[in-house]
Amino acid sequence: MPTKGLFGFGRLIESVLATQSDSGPQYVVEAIDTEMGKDIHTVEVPISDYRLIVTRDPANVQAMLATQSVNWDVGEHRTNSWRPLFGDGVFTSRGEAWKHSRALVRPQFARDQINDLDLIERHVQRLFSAIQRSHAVTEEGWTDEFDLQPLFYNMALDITTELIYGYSADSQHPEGRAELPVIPGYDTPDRQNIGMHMDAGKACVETRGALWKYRWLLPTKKLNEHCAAVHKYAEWFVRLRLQRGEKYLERLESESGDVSKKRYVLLDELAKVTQDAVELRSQTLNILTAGRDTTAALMGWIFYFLSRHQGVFDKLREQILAHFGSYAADARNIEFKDLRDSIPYITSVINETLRMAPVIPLNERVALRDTVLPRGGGYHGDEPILVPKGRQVLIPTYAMTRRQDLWGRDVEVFRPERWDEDGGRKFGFEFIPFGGGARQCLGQQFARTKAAYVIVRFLQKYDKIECTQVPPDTPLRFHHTIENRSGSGVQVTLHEAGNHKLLIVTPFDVPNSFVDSLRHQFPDLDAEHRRSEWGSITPTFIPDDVWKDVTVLMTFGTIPTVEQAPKLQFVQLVSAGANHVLDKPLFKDTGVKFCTANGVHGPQISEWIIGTYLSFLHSFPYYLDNQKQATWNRGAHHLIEDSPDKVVGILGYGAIGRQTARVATAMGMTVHAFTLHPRPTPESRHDDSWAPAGLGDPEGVFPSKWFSGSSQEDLHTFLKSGLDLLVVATPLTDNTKSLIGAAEFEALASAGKGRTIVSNIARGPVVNTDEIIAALDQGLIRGAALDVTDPEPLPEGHPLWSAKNVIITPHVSGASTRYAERALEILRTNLERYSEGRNLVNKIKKKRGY
Ligand code: HEM
Repeated sequence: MPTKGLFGFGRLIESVLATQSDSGPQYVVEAIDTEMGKDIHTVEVPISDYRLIVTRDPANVQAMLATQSVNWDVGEHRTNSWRPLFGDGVFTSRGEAWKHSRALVRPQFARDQINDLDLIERHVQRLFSAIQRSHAVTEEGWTDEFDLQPLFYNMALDITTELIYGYSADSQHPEGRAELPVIPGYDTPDRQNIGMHMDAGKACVETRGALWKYRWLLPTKKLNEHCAAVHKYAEWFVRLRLQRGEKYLERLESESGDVSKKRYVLLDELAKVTQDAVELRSQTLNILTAGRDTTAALMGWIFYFLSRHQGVFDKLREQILAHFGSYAADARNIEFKDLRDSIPYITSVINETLRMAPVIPLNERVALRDTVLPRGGGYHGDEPILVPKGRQVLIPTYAMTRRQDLWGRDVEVFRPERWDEDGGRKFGFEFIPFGGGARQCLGQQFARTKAAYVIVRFLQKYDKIECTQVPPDTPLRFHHTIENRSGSGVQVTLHEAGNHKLLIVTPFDVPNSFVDSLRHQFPDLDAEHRRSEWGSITPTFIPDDVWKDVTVLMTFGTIPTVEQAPKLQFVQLVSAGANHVLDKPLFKDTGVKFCTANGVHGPQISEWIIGTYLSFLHSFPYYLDNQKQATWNRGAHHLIEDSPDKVVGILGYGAIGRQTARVATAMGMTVHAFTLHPRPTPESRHDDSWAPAGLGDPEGVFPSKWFSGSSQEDLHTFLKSGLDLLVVATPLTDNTKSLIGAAEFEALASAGKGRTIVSNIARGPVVNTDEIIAALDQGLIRGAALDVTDPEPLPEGHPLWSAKNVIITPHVSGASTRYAERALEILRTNLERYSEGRNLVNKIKKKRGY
């Protein structure tokens, strides 16, 4: 094994006392690389009167941590340094004491409840609030520049204290701290400063550790103060727990009914096994320190890399949105198992982060007896070496994940894909961010779950992240104190995603496959369907909690108040008409866009029009009457007509009129159209409202004559143009009430008395009821097909029922088994347009009301 005085005692101290500008623990391996060569993996280094072995050989590491772990333990130096701050616990003890500790705490980490996603979610929300509170957002949606790292430390402190003690330090949310019970004679714990005392205490330990056996040279006053504060904090909760006794837990369990649903508190569980106050204090503090900074640093590093690798960020986000949907405040669909298994790329990003920046960059062991490590000796360094009892071995974890011979030529590149190659990379002791063997990290699963959860929520909420450090690519720097010392932290600016929540409230079923296809097509869309009754307009059956995030609503008439749905941006109505929403404050007083389902009725209503019209031409009512009486009577055959060259006049050339024109043209009829405004040019005849593909008349090519105007005279010119069929297809407004009355029937008759069949599929009041009865009785018109009447429903005994030559159906012409399918297709079209920033189809002009 090569031996080299790579770093004098002074240089080692300097590296350990590292400031931002130097290399900290990296110095150890950089020195081996530059002074001895990249292919030397195990060296012995004399420091003052002490000899240290440094190895980055996985075979040696495996022997120390796993296969020969009985011959090794963590160094006394490490345990002695940390003990004053955290006491004797699983992290700071050796030998039999460690075995006892591990046996005590290990069962806790095997429980599913430790991965409490509700708890993590609560603190993630506070992190988001902290970002929103402290960082202004530009008009383009970017936050100002800030360092994410300290926010992760606060969040990790809050999560870990709550998990361990049942009450969070709430460093992110001091004003909302839950009130603590009073313990007579004991001050409530200092939740405000616990983070500071832990950090400062840790810094003292690090500084003293650097002086190794000479640490007594440093004064202990500051360290003692911080240790006392940290102990006092934990002691308070231990005392509370012990005072409450077993009855407390039993009560909690009986109150929550299901024991498995009781909120998990680590201290509660440990106190079932031991009531030793000092032991409880020490074990909980050990876990607090093992769990807090590590996960905070990991999250910092993850976002450090994501902010520098937009491609990875985008790929990860796409997969997250495809699986979990876009950001919704309640995170209801994220489950532990899903986080672990569903998106392997999340695991790859976490692994790659830990490879590039293992948050615990150095580990160590001491030989308990004379022993042998498998490699490092001989000319090629591949023969065993003898390690005498008491010799310390440094394991530079980060250096093993930087070996080109183990990881490939792009070892310095952050590339998560390497973990998916060749059916998924298997790893051994060259990748031990969580340690390995007997003392392997107990919190690995919890740390990975927490990191994955934070990634999912962050990438749901923010669609872009940019690194704002200048220059961005300073060398990576780690530190013993588990922090990122590269450049200036995790300097970023974030862009919040324009996430949407679609609520579909329909009186018909919506297939799950449709909702899923929307989620797939629009990754930022969170979609939910709720069934309503036909005609239902009260918004109260939907909780305010749901309304508050809704940005897009599809409904018949369930319209929330302005306050209920502050984020609502557009409403897609299921109906072609909008009369029932015109007086709603959300329609009248806000800029929320409303769209109709215009076009959804084209095929079925045009068929109804042509069907009833053909009934007249072919005397179907006459023959049906005969059929009911089993009478073979050809009586009316000489009256039967066909359609070529007949003229259909369409009053209101919208979606229904245009499809009617298409069908009528196919039958050889001539089409006359009437619209309010003139359409003199081909362009002006276009219609951009929705129509099923290949149907309708979007170009306006079917009418041979086009009439227009707003006066009665204009209307009469149209009615006098020789119509065999008049289709009333105009919306009901103040101007169209009784639009067709006695004078209009006279106008129709002027081109031939008894020639015209009037077909009303619009709204009853557009045609004057008394006057159409008279026109029918007097034979001014040939007949009437009415799907709508005034009043509606038409009462029993009403004279319209028995008027001459009338076909009445009860407002059903718009019904079709394909209705829902078409309405949903309109919604999809509008979502597409909305997401592309294009004009919505069928948008209601608010002044006009349709
Ligand atoms: C990214 C996050 C984490 C990393 C990288 C990490 C890393 C490590 C490493 C390397 C060790 C082994 C030390 C040795 O070999 O001497 C360890 C031990 C330990 N870790 Fe973690 N850890 C993380 C998170 C956590 C969390 C969240 C918890 C608990 C809530 C935790 C609890 C422990 C405990 C109790 C031990 C001591 C095990 C023993 O000595 O028997 N760790 N961790």
